[in-house]
Amino acid sequence: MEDIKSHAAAGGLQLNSQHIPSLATTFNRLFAPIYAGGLLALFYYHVTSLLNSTSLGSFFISVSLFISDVVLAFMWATAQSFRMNPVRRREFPANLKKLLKKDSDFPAMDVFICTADPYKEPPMNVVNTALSVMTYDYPTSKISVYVSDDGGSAMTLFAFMEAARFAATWLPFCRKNDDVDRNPDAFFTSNHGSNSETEEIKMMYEKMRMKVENICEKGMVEDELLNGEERMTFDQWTISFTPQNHPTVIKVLLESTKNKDISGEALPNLIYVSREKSVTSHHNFKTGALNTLLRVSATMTNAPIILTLDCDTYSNDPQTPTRALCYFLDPKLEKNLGYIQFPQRFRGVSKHDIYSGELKHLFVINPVGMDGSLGPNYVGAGCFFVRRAFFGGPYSLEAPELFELGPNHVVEMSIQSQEVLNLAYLVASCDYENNTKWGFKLGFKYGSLVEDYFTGYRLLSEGWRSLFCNPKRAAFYGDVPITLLSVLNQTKRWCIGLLEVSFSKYNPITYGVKSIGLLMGLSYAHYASWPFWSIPVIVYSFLPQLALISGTQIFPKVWDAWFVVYILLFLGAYGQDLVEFIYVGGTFKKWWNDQRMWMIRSVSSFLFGCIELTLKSLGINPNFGFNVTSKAMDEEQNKRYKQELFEFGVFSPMFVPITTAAIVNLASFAGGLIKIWKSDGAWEHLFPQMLVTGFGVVNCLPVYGAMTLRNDEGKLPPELTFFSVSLALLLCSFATFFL
Ligand SMILES: O=c1ccn([C@@H]2O[C@H](COP(=O)(O)OP(=O)(O)O[C@H]3O[C@H](CO)[C@@H](O)[C@H](O)[C@H]3O)[C@@H](O)[C@H]2O)c(=O)[nH]1
Ligand SMILES: [Mn+2]
Repeated sequence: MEDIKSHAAAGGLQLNSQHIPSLATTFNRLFAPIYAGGLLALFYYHVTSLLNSTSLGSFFISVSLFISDVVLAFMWATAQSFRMNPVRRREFPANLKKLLKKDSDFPAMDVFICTADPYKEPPMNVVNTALSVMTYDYPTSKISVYVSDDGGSAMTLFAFMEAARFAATWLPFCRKNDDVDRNPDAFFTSNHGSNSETEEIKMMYEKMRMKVENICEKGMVEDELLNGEERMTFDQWTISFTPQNHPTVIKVLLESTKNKDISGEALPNLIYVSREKSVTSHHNFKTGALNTLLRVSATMTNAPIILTLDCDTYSNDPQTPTRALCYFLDPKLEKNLGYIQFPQRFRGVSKHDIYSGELKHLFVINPVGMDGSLGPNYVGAGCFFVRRAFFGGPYSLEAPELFELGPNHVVEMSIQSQEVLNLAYLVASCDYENNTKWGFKLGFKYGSLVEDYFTGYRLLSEGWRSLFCNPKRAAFYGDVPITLLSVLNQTKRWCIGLLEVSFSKYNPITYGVKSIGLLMGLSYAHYASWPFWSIPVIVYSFLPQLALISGTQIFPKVWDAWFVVYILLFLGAYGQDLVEFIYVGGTFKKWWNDQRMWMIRSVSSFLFGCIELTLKSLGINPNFGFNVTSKAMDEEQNKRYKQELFEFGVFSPMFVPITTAAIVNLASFAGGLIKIWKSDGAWEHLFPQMLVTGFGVVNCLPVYGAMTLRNDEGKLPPELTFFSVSLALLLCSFATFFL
């Protein structure tokens, strides 16, 4: 890559540009100290009310409110790191074409696709993801696609065997057509006009799809579908072969130098890898899978550039790798560019995104802010790395135990040669990593269930920087979870992973600020502290309401200047959030749902995440893991999702805080109204609490609907309503005694 860089320098070609949104930045920089002033005033008020508390009850209330506001203020302060220094970028792929004239000028690229469960992640979707990158506008012989199957599923392998055959037709078709939709499913479902060739290929695709879905329904690959050689491959799936316990399976499905498409052009390399699993050795979930792919790909192609994808995140733009090259090959950028993150974007999101699956702050707004410092965090998919970044800092190479796995090794043998395969099998075995630096100094980093967050963080600490590339046309599309429970479980997993980082020696405040500077340290601290949002949200969902029920005033009176401080702080935070959300293309309704889901995640996922991690550290429940989010489509559930109905349906403890809060808020609001109606001056004292409670009620509207009005499978199970009502009654009676 270095020679191309010097070439670019000589030609003076501009490959990218950056722009600082100065108006917004100036506003944010001025607004921050003003808001901070408001916070200081609030804390002055808190301290005085703490000192003046007269009873145990009022002391308890004051302390709770104080702690909640400390957490909120801390989250606000850390979030300012995203606002001080934003950068937007553009790239010019057309100029790159002037630089890279021949196929051999392009650097090779290894694409990693992870899948883990053929039932939650239908093999056909994984295949479509692979096909979407195999058809990149990039020299085919330079692309190698590695599929990691942690589910060790014969069905997934079968699907890929079919895909390898289909690719021979699909690739030349895409080249000729030059349409940007290269995921067959996306292509055929959108309207592309049709001619006889398109129809023919569509038939081929449908045939393949049906064949694959058929075996998935049966749960096995039938013998008569296979030819002799294929049968030998599937013979490895013996009776004792389970997802948790099985030997390594590596199958080269396409080899670029040997396999040609129907027009005679080379096909990309396509390799299926299911690493060895044993119940007795820990496999580190996705992180372990990625490290296996790092090693296996090193033995076969060892490309200097790596793209990581989840099984559902398909490419939506064939120009994407060239966009990444506009940075990797730019001689003006420093040598320490470690990765380029594209935003995660999603298809099939409901009209107003009821579960806030788009997570605009995480995937779009905040990365722009971090890009002005050392760069965005890694979000697990849609990220181009330089391979070298996995082997120590930019100026200090950390050599792996085998030279062949290092970034400087050049592979000269065929990827199907016995020698290469032997090595590939060796490095994919389950105890290969014992007594090596993998996961600690080499590769993706172990120690957190959010391997993406943690790995990106560690790379920046080692001296790498990253970039955020956010072209207009989405580079990738993934699936959003479409039921409330899967959203909550996903966030719970993230929460556990984030807490693991908070409580490790890599805490972003102590270790981070030192190694990556104040702003970046605060950004990472902001995420690491997500779980603590549960504290203020739970307090504000219950305390003012319960106090209202017992008629206790906990906020300043309406006419009090302190009430104005409260209102301004609330409006300031919410208003700024709304503007940012709209600015990146959000709508008011999506934003409303986003703030609601923030609360729901906080009272449920974050709370349960904290509990689970505590239980684990006490040794009570040591075996939590990576619960894979389902990407399989249940027709009925999807219908309800599209109608924007909250999906409950099952009795899950995760729902209890939400439903209980809904009931308490409603009861309290009604109780408050009665109190105000009955006694003349009461509203002055209770109005602020009525405001909080009313806000709670409006946010809970879908819950009331699910409790009472609905009759579909996704409604709240009556047992759950009963349980929550009892719990709410209990809380209310406690409140009347103690508050
Ligand atoms: O043991 C495992 C578990 C999961 N996966 C794969 O990991 C990916 C992400 O899993 P998913 O269930 O989709 O998790 P999400 O929470 O939706 O994913 C987000 O959060 C993860 C970190 O928790 C990141 O790894 C992902 O890239 C990011 O999109 C999927 O392709 C899985 O197949 C494995 O390969 N092995
Ligand atoms: Mn996912």
